[in-house]
Amino acid sequence: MTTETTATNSATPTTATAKIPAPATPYQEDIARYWNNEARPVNLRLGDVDGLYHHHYGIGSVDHAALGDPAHSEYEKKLIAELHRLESAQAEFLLDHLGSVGPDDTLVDAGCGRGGSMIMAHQRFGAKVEGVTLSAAQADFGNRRARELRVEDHVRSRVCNMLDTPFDKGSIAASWNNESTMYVDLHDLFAEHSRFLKVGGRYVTVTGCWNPRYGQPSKWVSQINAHFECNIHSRREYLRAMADNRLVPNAVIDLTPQTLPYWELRATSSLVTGIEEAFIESYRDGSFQYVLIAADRV
Ligand SMILES: C[S@@+](CC[C@H](N)C(=O)[O-])C[C@H]1O[C@@H](n2cnc3c(N)ncnc32)[C@H](O)[C@@H]1O
Ligand SMILES: CC(C)=CCC/C(C)=C/COP(=O)(O)OP(=O)(O)O
Ligand SMILES: [Mg+2]
Repeated sequence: MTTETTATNSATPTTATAKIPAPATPYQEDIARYWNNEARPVNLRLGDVDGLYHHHYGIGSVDHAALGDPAHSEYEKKLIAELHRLESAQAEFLLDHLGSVGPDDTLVDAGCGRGGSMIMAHQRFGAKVEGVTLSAAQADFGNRRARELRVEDHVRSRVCNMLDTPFDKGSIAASWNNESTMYVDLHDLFAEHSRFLKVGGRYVTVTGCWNPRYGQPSKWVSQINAHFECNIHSRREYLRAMADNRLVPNAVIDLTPQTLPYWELRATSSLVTGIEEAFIESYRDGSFQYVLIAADRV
């Protein structure tokens, strides 16, 4: 496989020979390794449905009529399509909160995974979309999909630490983290978004956070952290770190009731990974919440 991963800190990386930057910390090296080796069927088989590969979860009601009879030979295929539809609905909901974006704008996907959300954003707004991930395998995958769709001039992934990006100060119209904030310190993260966003620009995250109302992270939250080698933050921490970095929330939406049907359906599928119980139980006992936070850069 040839690689056109734009793996450099330059603002205009284009060559296959570009060097992949060294991870900033041993932890980031672990996370890069994790995602370089990831190939779970629950992600690849869903992405194969229409070529949009996601590493986030779904929202919305399950269409039981579309699923049909569980005894039918086509049921598993329909179930996979349904899980994928709910994951794409989640990305659409995130994009709904980016504000007014036009074709001349540049967007940043921080922690872009295999790039499904980036392609959706370009298709919706016509904008240029820059993605950063720690994983060279993911960046290669995303750039290959962009080439296949002939949008490589507008959709580009690179290996880069989201806490230290090459984007110029005030150059970005809108940016987001889709289930990628639990790998970084939130103050460092929001300082970086705040630096490259234009004043009046928009930041959006969809994330899982522990609920301060519960007290401390529950055993389920600890299990999710161990499963993904991540560090889930509390809802309170998000709002405090945004306030400290000129990001003023204009929407905080609790998506927990909307994501539970996805998990309940996924738990019945052949693609289970073993983490379904932790998500379902923590959402049900109130210790964990799935939220969207949109904020204005002021
Ligand atoms: C759960 S995946 C989410 C992928 C994508 N946002 C999506 O919705 O499909 C987490 C992503 O965060 C990225 N990530 C974690 N820490 C990062 C960092 N410090 N800099 C850049 N990317 C990071 C990983 O490489 C991975 O692509
Ligand atoms: C909401 C929280 C806490 C998310 C943690 C980050 C994460 C691993 C998201 C999903 O990735 P994935 O799509 O690769 O996971 P899976 O294989 O479980 O579908
Ligand atoms: Mg997944």
